[in-house]
Amino acid sequence: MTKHGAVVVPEDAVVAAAAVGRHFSFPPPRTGGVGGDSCKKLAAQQIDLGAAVIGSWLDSMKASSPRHRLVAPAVAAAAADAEHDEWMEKHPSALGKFEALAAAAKGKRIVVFLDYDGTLSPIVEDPDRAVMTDEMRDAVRGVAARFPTAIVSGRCRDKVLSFVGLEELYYAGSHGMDIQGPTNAAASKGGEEEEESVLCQPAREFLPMIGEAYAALVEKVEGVIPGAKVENNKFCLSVHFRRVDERRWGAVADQVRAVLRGYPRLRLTQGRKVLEVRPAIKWDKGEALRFLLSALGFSAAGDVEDDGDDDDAFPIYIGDDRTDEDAFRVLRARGHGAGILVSRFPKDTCASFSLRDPGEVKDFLRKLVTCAAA
Ligand SMILES: O=P(O)(O)OC[C@H]1O[C@H](O[C@H]2O[C@H](CO)[C@@H](O)[C@H](O)[C@H]2O)[C@H](O)[C@@H](O)[C@@H]1O
Repeated sequence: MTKHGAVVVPEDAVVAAAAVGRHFSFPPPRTGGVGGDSCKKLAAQQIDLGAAVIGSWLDSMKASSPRHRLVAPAVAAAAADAEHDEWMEKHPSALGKFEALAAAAKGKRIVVFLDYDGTLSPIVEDPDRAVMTDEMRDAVRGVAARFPTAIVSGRCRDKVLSFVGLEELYYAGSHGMDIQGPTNAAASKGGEEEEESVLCQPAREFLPMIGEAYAALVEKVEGVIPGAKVENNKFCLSVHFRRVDERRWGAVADQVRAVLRGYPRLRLTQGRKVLEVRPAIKWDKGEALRFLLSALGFSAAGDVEDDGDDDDAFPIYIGDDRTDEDAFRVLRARGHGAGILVSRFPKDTCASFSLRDPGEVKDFLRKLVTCAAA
C-alpha cells in the first residue's frame, strides 16, 4: 500500500496456471484454501501506485488485450501455437469435455454463474453498446428455467439487468457488491419488490465517496484525456482507456493515481482496457459466489477445514476477465464445481476449462439445457 493506502492489483501478474501437472485433471486438485500454492491470491500482490512502479503497471495495461498475438511473425506464431496446445491440455474446451463435466455434476444441483462483458456479450469499443443477442438471451433463459442462475458483473446491477432483461435471475453487480434476487412475479410477494430483492450490499457506506470520486475522475481524466471514459457502476467505477491513444495511457494512470490519493479507502484493479476503482473491502466476485451459494441453501465451502462432502451443489462459473479469477479460486478451493475461462489465448487462470468466445458460451449453455432435459 502507498502511505495513502491506494493500491493497484496487477491482475495479470501471477495467477499460477491452474493445473498442477502438465495434463488436464478433473475434478481439479484442491488448492488447500483460497491462498493455496497453485492459485496464488492476487489480492496479496497489491502493488504501490507510486511512480516507481508505473512502468510495470503500464505493461500490465498494455497486456490487457492479447491482440498483439494476431500479428506475430511466422516463427513466433508457431511458438504461440505450441503454447496454445499446451494450454488447451490444461484447460480443455468445456464443450469437448462436456460429458466429463456432466458426469462430475451427476447427483448434484447445478448452479450457474455468468459474467457479462466478454462472456455473454462480445467486447466492443463503446461500453454502452455491449448488448447481448436474442439467441444468447434465449440460452440464458433456458438455463435459468432449470438451474439457479446468477449474473456476476463489474457493471452496475441496474445496467446489467437492463442488458440481460431476464427478471428470473440473480444479479450481482459492482463486482459482487450489489446482489439482488429474482424480481419476476413468481419471486416477488407484491409491493416493495426492489427492497425485498436486494440481498447484499457490503459497501453501502462507500456510496457518497464513490460519487465524489466519480465526479473527480470525470473532471480529471475524462475531461482531460481524449477517449477516456468514466463509468459509474454504483459501488465501483470503471475508467476505460480502450479508446485512448496508447501514448497517453501513462497520463491516464497518473491522473487516476492523483485522484485516488484523496481516497485512501478506495483501491484500483484492472480489467480489459479498464481500470476499476472500488472500495478496499474484502469482497469480490468470489465472495459473491459464496454468498449466493449460501443464500440458495448450499454450503459456501472453500475453507481448508471444510471438506465439502456434504455439499450437493455443483457451481459452474463462466467468465473472461481477471476479476473472475476470484470466483475460479473459490471453486478450486471447494474441490468441485467447474470454472470456465472464456479466452482464445493462453492466460494464467485458476479455471479448469475454457471456451473461446461468447458464441461457444451460448453453445455450452444450450448443451446444458439439452442435457438437463434428457
Ligand atoms: O464483470 P464484467 O461483466 O465482465 O464487467 C467488467 C467491465 O466490463 C465492461 O467493460 C468491458 O467491456 C466493454 C464493452 O465490451 C469494453 O468496451 C471495455 O473495454 C471492457 O473493459 C464495463 O463497461 C465495465 O464497467 C465493467 O466493469
